[in-house]
Amino acid sequence: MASLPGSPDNGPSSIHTGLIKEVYDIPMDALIRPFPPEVNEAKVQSLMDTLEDPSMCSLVPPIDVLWIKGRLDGDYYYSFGGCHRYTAHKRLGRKTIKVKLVSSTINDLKIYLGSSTPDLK
Ligand SMILES: Nc1ncnc2c1ncn2[C@@H]1O[C@H](COP(=O)(O)OP(=O)(O)OP(=O)(O)O)[C@@H](O)[C@H]1O
Repeated sequence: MASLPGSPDNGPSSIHTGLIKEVYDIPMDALIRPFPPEVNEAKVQSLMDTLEDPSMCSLVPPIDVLWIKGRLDGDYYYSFGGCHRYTAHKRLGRKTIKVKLVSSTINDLKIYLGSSTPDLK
């Protein structure tokens, strides 16, 4: 995984990624989000305020991202949760977002997308 900018560091975790220590800054436009986020506007605004406050922004944990290798070795970064954090970053015009990468397979993706799962190359 050579092309991701940023250096690993530690931070708060979800139940899914508690054992994963590395956090990466990944470009927002590298994320594939198949489902549009449904958000509570007040929570998004609160997260935006927190992210903009240098003394508070570390309270926003990285989002979990499924990292999937395509059959021709392509890298795909699928994001399903973290809707409020993703939306807050989007509205702030952030170019990157902190993530924990969960190494995953096409079969994992099928759990989310079923027969709509694309042929990843
Ligand atoms: N001002 C804030 N408002 C809401 N959450 C905050 C704030 N500051 C830090 N956080 C942290 O950000 C995380 C938000 O996660 P939460 O599950 O509420 O939303 P999400 O995962 O971004 O969206 P969703 O659960 O809808 O997919 C929590 O860990 C919370 O503690």
